[in-house]
Amino acid sequence: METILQLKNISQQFGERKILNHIEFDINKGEIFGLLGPSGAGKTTLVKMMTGTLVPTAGEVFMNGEKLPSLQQMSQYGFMAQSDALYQELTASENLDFFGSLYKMSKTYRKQRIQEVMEMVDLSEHLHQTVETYSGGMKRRLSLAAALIHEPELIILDEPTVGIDPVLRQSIWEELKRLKDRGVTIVVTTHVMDEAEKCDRLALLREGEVIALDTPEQLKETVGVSSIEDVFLHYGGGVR
Ligand SMILES: Nc1ncnc2c1ncn2[C@@H]1O[C@H](COP(=O)(O)OP(=O)(O)OP(=O)(O)O)[C@@H](O)[C@H]1O
Repeated sequence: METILQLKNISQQFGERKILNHIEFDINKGEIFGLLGPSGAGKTTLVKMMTGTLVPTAGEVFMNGEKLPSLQQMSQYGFMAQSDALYQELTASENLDFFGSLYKMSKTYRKQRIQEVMEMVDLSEHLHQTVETYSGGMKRRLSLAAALIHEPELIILDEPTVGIDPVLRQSIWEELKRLKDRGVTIVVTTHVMDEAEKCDRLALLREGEVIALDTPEQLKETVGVSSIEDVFLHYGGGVR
């Protein structure tokens, strides 16, 4: 199996405080990889290192065999942060056009992709509306569209469905599955159990350590329980 991301013995500390300890795993091309853990476990810190925006105190991250941070590799992924980085006073179309220009996409290609990604997230009818008139859920979906504008081979989503109702959450997951079917690799952080179940593989993170990593089915089978929540409890930690 081909790997897209390799985390080699990653540790991170801020001052004296150790946030992540000796994290080591690979992410395969075309999989949906979940990072599940309670608030403060280090999920956001870890995904920042996967994108090269934060350099680990120790260890190395490689994307497509190239050590991060790398400008070349940084144009290959899309990142959706926890809070939406959208310009409120601009329309959805203007926002996406701006993000597209950051990736140096041509005007014609931007125009085409804006139509495509807005369709994907079911916002085509609201293309020319300013973002300030959007609901919270619409903003999240527009952020997802922005992360996808340049057709990245890897997308990293930090709690993409926080504050989103179950129906929309479902539609975002359907979109993620469609992307996966097209060969896109997806890394997603969550603390929602039913989302964790939808991942191909899952790393359980607690206090800066990976306490287990496998497919959801295998994690449950190994421990002999029927839910991921119980797997977490088995390893000595709740999820909230
Ligand atoms: N720049 C920083 N300086 C100092 N401490 C930090 C910094 N960034 C994160 N931390 C600490 O690192 C720990 C892990 O934070 P992180 O945001 O990675 O957790 P998380 O699992 O993503 O949590 P959440 O689900 O709440 O976002 C927290 O205790 C946080 O306070």
